[in-house]
Amino acid sequence: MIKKKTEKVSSNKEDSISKKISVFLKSERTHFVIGILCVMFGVYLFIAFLSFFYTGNADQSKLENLPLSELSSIKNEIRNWTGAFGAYLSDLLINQWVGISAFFISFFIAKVGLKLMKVKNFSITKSLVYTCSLIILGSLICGFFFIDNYKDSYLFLGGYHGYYMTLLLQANIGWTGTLLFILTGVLIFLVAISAKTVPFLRKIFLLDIKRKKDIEVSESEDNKIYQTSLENKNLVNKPISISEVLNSDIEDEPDMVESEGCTDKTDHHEENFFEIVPKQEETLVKEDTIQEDRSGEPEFVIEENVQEEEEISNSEELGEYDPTLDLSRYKAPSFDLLNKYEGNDRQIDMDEQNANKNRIIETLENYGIRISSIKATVGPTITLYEIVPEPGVRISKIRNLEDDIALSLAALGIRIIAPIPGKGTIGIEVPNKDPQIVSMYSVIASKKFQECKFDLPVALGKTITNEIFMVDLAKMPHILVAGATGQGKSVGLNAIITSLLYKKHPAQLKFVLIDPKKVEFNIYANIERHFLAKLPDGDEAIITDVTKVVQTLNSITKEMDDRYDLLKKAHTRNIKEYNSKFIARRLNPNNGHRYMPYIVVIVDEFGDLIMTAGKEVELPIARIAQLARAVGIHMIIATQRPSTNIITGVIKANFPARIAFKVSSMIDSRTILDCPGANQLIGRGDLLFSQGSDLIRVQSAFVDTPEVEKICEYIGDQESYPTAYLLPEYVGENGESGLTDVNLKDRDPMFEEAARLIVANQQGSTSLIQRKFSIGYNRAGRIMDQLEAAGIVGPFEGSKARQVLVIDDIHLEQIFESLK
Ligand SMILES: Nc1ncnc2c1ncn2[C@@H]1O[C@H](COP(=O)(O)OP(=O)(O)OP(=O)(O)O)[C@@H](O)[C@H]1O
Repeated sequence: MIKKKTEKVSSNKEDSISKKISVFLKSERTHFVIGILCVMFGVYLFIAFLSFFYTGNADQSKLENLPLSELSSIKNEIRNWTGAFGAYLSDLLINQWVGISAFFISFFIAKVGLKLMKVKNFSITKSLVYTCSLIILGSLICGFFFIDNYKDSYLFLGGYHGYYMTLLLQANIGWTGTLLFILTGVLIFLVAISAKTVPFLRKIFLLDIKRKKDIEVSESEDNKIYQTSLENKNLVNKPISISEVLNSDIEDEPDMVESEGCTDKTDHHEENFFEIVPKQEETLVKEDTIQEDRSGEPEFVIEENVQEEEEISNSEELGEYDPTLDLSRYKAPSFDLLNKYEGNDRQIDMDEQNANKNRIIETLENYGIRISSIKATVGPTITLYEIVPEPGVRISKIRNLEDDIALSLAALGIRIIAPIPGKGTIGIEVPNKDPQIVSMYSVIASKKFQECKFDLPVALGKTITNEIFMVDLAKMPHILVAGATGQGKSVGLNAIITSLLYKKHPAQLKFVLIDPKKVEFNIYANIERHFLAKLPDGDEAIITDVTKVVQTLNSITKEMDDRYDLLKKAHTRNIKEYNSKFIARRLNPNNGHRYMPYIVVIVDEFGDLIMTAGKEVELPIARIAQLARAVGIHMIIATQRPSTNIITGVIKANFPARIAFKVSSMIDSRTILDCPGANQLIGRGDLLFSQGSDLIRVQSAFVDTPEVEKICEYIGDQESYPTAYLLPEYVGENGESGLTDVNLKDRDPMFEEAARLIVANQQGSTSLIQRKFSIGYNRAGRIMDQLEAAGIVGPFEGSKARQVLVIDDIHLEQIFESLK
């Protein structure tokens, strides 16, 4: 017994030690320190190699045949600037191994260091492959061209590797063969590292003289060939297909439930017809059969403008502009980064279904309601019982029995839909005893998601009938998310972001992540240079500071205005038309035109923002929500407090699509959905989606933080843009205060009283005005803006109270006089 205990204690200890070690190894500071070590070692190697050119001759005889362990014995005789160890490494790597290509080793080590320090972002594997290729090729080239120097020089430029490779090749394919071999190697290497090599080589090989001449002539005659970036100048002759068609070779998974024979049409009740509709498993797509669809791009648009037609003919020569070209090797995350979650193929519990059915029928009968049929549709967490009452039964009677049915089934979260829109039945939703997790994997890998052609596909989860539920954010155009704490909001937001990350290329989509809680969106820091947008002077792309939020939102409104100007110049109505014209090279980048990625703004705790910044965030959010749809800017705002002072009329009017997780009261449900229902949900990702009058119950897909981390790491490790997408700088006419539209002639009737209160308390707080005068936050915020415009209080300072600029009543009265 004691032995067992000791074993347990020691295994616990080991566990905690290994956990500590893994935490230590994963810590950012550890990475940074290792990064510094790598950079320093790279620099050390570089200096050692450099010194080898001057001191190698003198040091060589001392190092000859000397084992590493005896290095210290000759330390005083060594002349290399980096001591005996540096001399030893230089001799080993340069002379005995790969010659002067060894310099690439020092560069690579330093580069890895910079990556660990998060100063430089690149893919280590790719860089390793390129470095190795460069070393091998470099050593071979030096060995080949300087083979004669090996006899009388202490420095072997190609190292032994270059020397012996040259001898081997020359013995087999001769001098000319070796030269051609090297040339081939160099060309293959150049093709591999840059997409520009192919057109460049084509030009050199003179395969396309005529076309080149034509282009030069047309360039000089009429400077109308629009090239989208300097880099793309070499893209002549390279029409780029921007859409990859999904492979039709998709395997359907067998319908699990049907094969298990779970359909039960037996009727245990004399008169009622009971049918169970089995869950329909979504077809999953095998990953290797899919090529990601990066297109989302619209087709060719015909314009009447004559000049434009002329431009099209030029564009044909240049090929279409490919926005993804800068990161042409970007690969969307693979499915295996997502967890599959066991137990999702469980069979339907027939006992539970029959028991529920009988209890529903009994309860209804107790109240004198007879039904003619009952059908059950089993979903992942909820079963929908659809009943058809006998003629003459009033629907309102059934509706009022919600609590009684809940009592008889001893279940929470019963919801009655009477009648189900579009069907002549009444629905009773009953939570399953054993709810299943809808894994993000099952949603992302589904055929429906993979084949979907939405511009901004958002997979929310599965409906009650087990169908994948997807929406196009581009059509929504903005979503309001609410739910009490711990009911699945954050997971839901992660599912939305994840589905977009799986479908879009970094060139096509940028996120603005606003996270006043400071903890939710940290996991996305890794993808800053791929998918995030930020202010030009913003240190962090994930915005947590309220002042920065106001600036960012204003900056987005500026981006929106800029985009509208571009749309107008291009005679287009929306981002799709604009981008398609740009891709067809019918818009000149020299006139300011650019490819526009979609921007999705996600605010995690909108309630916090409204409470601290009030109108300053509400106004730009409302403006963006009203106008930004056409220019591809979409918003998702989430809150745990769906009260009317947070979800104001303005916000509600502009966010037609709503997602409600479980909320604590019917009032909250009405605030978010305009009807009850969200208060009856069962939590853990159970949600109601509403757009217009439709209300759909969905089990949100579950994606855990480690899964999101893996996805972000996968994306973050790939080649990236140099910075995050930079939003335009916003400077309000009154500095950052954004008070341009405050009209002091039209002051609030409480203006003077509020000013006196603020000066007496020497505290510029909106909530003080709110409390003392029992007015709403919006009005108090408006008064505060007027006080600022009158010079009574200072500008907004985030969560701190504003500074009061007037010290006494005399000064205050003077201000009132001047305003009259
Ligand atoms: N779709 C889901 N499927 C299964 N479980 C879920 C799902 N969504 C959430 N959960 C469970 O509920 C817990 C809380 O979810 P989440 O963190 O998203 O809540 P929240 O509403 O964001 O809370 P808060 O507002 O406090 O951040 C999760 O840790 C998870 O265990």
